[in-house]
Amino acid sequence: MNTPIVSTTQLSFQYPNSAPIEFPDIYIEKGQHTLLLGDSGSGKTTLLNILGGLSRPETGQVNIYGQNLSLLSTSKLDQFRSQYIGFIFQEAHLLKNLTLVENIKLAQSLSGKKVDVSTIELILKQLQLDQKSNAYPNELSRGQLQRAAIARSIINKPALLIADEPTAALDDNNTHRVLELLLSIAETAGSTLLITTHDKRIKEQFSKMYLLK
Ligand SMILES: Nc1ncnc2c1ncn2[C@@H]1O[C@H](COP(=O)(O)OP(=O)(O)OP(=O)(O)O)[C@@H](O)[C@H]1O
Repeated sequence: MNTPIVSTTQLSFQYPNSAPIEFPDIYIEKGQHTLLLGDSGSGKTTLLNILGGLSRPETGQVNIYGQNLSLLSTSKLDQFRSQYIGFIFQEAHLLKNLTLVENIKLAQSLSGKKVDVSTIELILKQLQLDQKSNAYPNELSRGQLQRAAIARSIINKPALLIADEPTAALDDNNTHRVLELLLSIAETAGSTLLITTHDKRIKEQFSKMYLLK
């Protein structure tokens, strides 16, 4: 049997002075692009943060690509994350004093990999950003910034690619385009995509779905 990309058991999380949030067990195999669907406040972002090792659960266990995250020290967890997990945040979070290509080179070198300019060029071309590689973040449009965030998240070919509400505030046409782009770029990199949404329009393209209540 292949090692699952994500496998969790009995996860829960508790914010101070709040009732605990309990999550369904998640099991995702390679290539099973997955949707986390739930209303506002149901815990989607909280769960993504736990799966990505950005916060530790109150109870339960997370395994990413066979690694139990709770067994890793904070510094080992940082290293593991940069090698195996890509995040696409709603804000691009690029360093403003570096050009687009420099930002992506940095993401590559932080994961311990050698900078590989030909891979960077290929990904920028696939995302129609090749004309903008020497532009600074404040010289990019919002759509270009969103694609830049995608380029940076995928550069290390992460086993798991996580996106929190990537289609929030997009109309039907753009929702469709961004999803197609994410799915095709995940396929090319061999990454398994996990996205959250409260947008019930986008169920079709995903092979797996979890509903948070
Ligand atoms: N830092 C925090 N302190 C206390 N409670 C929090 C904190 N962050 C989130 N919560 C609460 O935890 C619950 C889950 O929040 P979360 O952001 O995970 O939901 P979500 O499903 O991602 O929502 P949305 O779709 O609106 O982004 C909510 O009730 C929220 O109010």
